[in-house]
Amino acid sequence: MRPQSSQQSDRAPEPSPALFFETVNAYQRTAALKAAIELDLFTAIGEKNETVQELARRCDASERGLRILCDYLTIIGFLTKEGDHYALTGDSSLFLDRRSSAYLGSSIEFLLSPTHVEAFGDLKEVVRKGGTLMPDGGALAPEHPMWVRFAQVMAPMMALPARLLANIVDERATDKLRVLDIAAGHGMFGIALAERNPRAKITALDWPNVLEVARQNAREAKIEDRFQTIAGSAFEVDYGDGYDLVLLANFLHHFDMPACETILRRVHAALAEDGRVALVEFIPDEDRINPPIAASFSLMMLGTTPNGDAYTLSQFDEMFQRTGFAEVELRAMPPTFFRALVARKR
Ligand SMILES: C[S@@+](CC[C@H](N)C(=O)[O-])C[C@H]1O[C@@H](n2cnc3c(N)ncnc32)[C@H](O)[C@@H]1O
Repeated sequence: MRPQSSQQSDRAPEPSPALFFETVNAYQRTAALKAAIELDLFTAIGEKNETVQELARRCDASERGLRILCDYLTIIGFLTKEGDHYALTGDSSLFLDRRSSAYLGSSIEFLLSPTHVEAFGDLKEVVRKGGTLMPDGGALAPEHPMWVRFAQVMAPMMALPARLLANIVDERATDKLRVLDIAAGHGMFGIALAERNPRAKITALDWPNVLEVARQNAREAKIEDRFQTIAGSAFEVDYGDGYDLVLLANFLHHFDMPACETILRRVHAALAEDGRVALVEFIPDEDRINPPIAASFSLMMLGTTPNGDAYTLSQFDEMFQRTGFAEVELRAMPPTFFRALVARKR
């Protein structure tokens, strides 16, 4: 007879209601993180206010409330606790202490905006319909104000992916580079290229209200003399031609495959003969369930767009083939959850 412990490990785990309980209450997890960001709790702990009493003073909140919030944040992994002292984890220190240059706290103004949260208010009906219940195409309505907010508050989250992409597509950073950044938003992807390479010239395309934010970022990065804009829909405006590089960062996932191909055909025509297109996307594996963050992004598109999706590499390959591109290269972008796809015109 085998020992008890090995018999146990061969068996399927005992059924448990834990996942149900945790998932049903997951809105509290969101609420706890939001409250901590709004109370500036992570900054307060980073400043060495480590006990409930110190934090209550610094955050202008009750001791009872802070004790329960800090314990909860410790349980879910945002803090550590030693005796009655709390401390930041490495991630919290980098991303949630307001004094960090990689601070992500302001992104909740987009990610938890009423527009976004309400899009998931009746997911059953969204699933029945197969697309967003938001009016006028949801996030795709022309000049939707949510994109101005996105451009204002998501730039810090995109600064690292933007630098990583610049390394991938312009390693030497010395060659002449005419870049079209489609759906530029905050403009960080084009700006990162221009900051590295003094011979890079950027044309950012987006809705006019969003481009105001991108122009401001270009001014702050001191590259405004190499930064132009094209205002309007990427399906309608004239892109111009002769670009060495076209960027499509976090744009194609909003559309169905035929619409993506319309954009890719327009991009193909706008590129110089040896030009390339670079996509930054959530790209799940072929099983569509891994890696979890990229694969879960399909649900975001279900709730907020009529037909958007997180496309797999084979789906992108198909789209590139049908629109005349060659030599598609997939690149990981660690430590971010994005992947880059670079395809040549010929
Ligand atoms: C998710 S953001 C991506 C911004 C940036 N490229 C990034 O990766 O962070 C999507 C952008 O697409 C823009 N957009 C949506 N529909 C568009 C259209 N038809 N033409 C041009 N831009 C559009 C939005 O204004 C927004 O800036």
